Amino acid sequence: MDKDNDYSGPLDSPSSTTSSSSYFSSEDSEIFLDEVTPFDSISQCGNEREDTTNDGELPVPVFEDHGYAIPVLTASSVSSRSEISSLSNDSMFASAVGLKDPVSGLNFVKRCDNIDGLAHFKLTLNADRKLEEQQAREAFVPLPDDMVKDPEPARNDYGGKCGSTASKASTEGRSDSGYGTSTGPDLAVEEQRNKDDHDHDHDHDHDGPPSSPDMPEQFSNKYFEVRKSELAGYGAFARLDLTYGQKILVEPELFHADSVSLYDEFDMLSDGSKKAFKRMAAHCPTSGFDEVTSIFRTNSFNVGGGQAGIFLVAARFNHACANRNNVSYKFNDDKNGKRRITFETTKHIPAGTELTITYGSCPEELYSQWGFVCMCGGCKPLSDEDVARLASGINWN
Ligand SMILES: C[S@@+](CC[C@H](N)C(=O)[O-])C[C@H]1O[C@@H](n2cnc3c(N)ncnc32)[C@H](O)[C@@H]1O
Repeated sequence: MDKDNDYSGPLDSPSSTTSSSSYFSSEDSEIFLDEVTPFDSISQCGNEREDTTNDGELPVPVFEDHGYAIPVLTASSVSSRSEISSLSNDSMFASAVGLKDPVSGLNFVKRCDNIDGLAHFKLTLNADRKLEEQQAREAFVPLPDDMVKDPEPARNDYGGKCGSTASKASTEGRSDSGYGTSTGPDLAVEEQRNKDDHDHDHDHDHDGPPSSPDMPEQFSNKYFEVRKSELAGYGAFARLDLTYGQKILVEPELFHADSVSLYDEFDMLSDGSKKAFKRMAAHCPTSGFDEVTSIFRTNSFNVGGGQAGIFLVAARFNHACANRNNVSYKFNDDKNGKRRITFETTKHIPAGTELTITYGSCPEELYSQWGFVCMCGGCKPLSDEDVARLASGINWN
């Protein structure tokens, strides 16, 4: 794609998908199966999938990579994934954590060890739609259609090292790690509910639904808060210990646009939304880009089809390179056809840690495409010579 005509922001997207819901209906929230099973009782079943609920019994998950079906003999409920991580034998399975059945959305750890001739299994079944919906509700951010506050702009208050000129868009999408099912709430209903709650409750105690992002740069929900970052400007920080696979943010897009439609879309925003947009970061703007374009380039996510979307809270997440970032994202359409972005943790994350996503593959790309020098600490920083060399070969406009 012609980069000169590409308005996709730095936050490139995986392909847009709407994932299916879990295929079983157990009332158990998450089901932990810690079974000691003789090897010969493992049924071999090729790579076929079992997609029934076995007449009300627990489903038999199929490991696609090995084709095993795990006999489900006993199960005990746990209420959260953090309980799973606190189990004494968790370390035994640590290397296998992260496997997930892509169809059912089951999180599982397959056969992990062989003790006295017995195979040990531990499975986490993401079985409860109510729990998933509750988590999605807690992570949900309503649109700022009723913004009343007008704080002094804090944008461009950057601690980060500035590149030479404005950020540049990219067409290169990041790969989608994918992450199972999303049985999110009816967002129209949730949006109204959250808005109503927000109207009556500004205390941010997070026992209830999340606050409205009337000030995205101060947003917080149960899982994270946006605040000043030593990395650059604002960032998002874990408010509690987060486990792998935790859904932390579900946010509808404010708008999406391309180079042709950007100003029409911007003009259609409410005054409050325009103000929120204009308080966003614009890294190293130059005379070559006006304010709206510069902010759009700095903060938009590539949502495919030559379009880039603005998500006010999601845009506050800074970048970290491969070994450092701890959150992945994907896009879904809700029942009303409105795109939303969902962020999910990819690691266990201690409280207080900055939450980061990936914008690109390496510091050179980050600088060449978007004009900032990565300070994530997980990569080899660009030297002044590197920056000079890269800058000399870049036509930012
Ligand atoms: C989408 S914004 C991220 C949120 C931003 N820090 C804020 O205050 O709203 C992207 C900008 O954040 C800064 N940034 C993000 N990750 C960074 C990193 N690893 N190192 C340096 N600057 C970073 C860059 O200036 C980039 O243009």
